[in-house]
Amino acid sequence: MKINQAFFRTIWPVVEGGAVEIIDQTQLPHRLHIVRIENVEAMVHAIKHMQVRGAPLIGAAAAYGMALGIADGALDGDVERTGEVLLQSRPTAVNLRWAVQRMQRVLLALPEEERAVAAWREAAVICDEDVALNQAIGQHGLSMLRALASARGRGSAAQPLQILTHCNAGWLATVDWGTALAPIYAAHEAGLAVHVWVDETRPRNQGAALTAWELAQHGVPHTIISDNAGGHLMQHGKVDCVIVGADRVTASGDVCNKIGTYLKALAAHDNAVPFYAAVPSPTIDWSMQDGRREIPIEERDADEVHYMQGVTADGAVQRLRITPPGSAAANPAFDVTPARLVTGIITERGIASPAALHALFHTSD
Ligand SMILES: CSC[C@H]1O[C@H](OP(=O)(O)O)[C@H](O)[C@@H]1O
Repeated sequence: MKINQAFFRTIWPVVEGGAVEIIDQTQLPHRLHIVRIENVEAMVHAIKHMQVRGAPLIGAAAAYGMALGIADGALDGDVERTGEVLLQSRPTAVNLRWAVQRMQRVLLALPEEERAVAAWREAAVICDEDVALNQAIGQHGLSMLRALASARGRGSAAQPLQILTHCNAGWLATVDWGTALAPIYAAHEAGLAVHVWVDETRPRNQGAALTAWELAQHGVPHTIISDNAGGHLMQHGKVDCVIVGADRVTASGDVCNKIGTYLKALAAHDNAVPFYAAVPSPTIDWSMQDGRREIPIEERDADEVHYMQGVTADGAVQRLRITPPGSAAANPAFDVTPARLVTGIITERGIASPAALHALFHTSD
């Protein structure tokens, strides 16, 4: 997508080879900082510390991590060990395991001398596929938004369609285009007027810091709200639908996403507001049925609750403590919305109810 009118992806191989560059998302929205990643350890650090984050982008980053690892060794054991090291970075987004296992399948089927070229090629294919999947999600989501706007008499500049989103599932969470924001970008470009309520998304503030920044760069009208405001807005008819991303969706349609998503789904259900998850197929874990019981929920550092990052009046980015020194903090990073609260799952193949998700991907030809 565009940053100051220049096209960017979130991750790209350097021209001379042997390294990748990323947008360091811990510095946004105050600073656009590009970081060069030259080895697996640096890629693990980038994923673990959320310099790159978002399920599809974590998958793409892991794929390039596997390519970087070949420089350290191309034997079967090396390929297996590199995958294990990358899998330790974050536990919840299934895209990480999906990408590592796909890269290992490709590489272990080749002679060692062919593995370096194949690894960089397959990582690039994974990135290009991600962009295409997200563009398709955007188009299917746009069809839904058009129908919703027509049913509610909205979609004009005077009466834009009101969409609430949680966390950041925009182009920054993917290689490009995003998932939950893809239909919003598609609507904006198609002239369907939308307004986005952007949950700040404590404690890392992906909404306030990343989603708002993306939407502003693209000229999409939006309003940042506290995480606790969404239910009130839904009660007062100010939200036409909710669209979120996902880090893992089970075969039954349970949706694991950023902490707080479940509470928005409860409020949406209570107010008859349609609740959608935008999900490319690498985010679907067909091996799992019960998300609440089976999906590993990442517990992140309590300091993410204790501290906030911001910019001072003179432009210095600073980290400030907002809690009393003696207080403990808990920081589960995700929660699971049960399928019964999900109206539809927007995929690259179309929109399915949770109950119809399996058939969308497994109908016999
Ligand atoms: C398009 S997946 C985005 C998904 O990932 C985010 O988590 P994190 O920022 O911790 O990587 C969040 O759950 C988003 O919905």
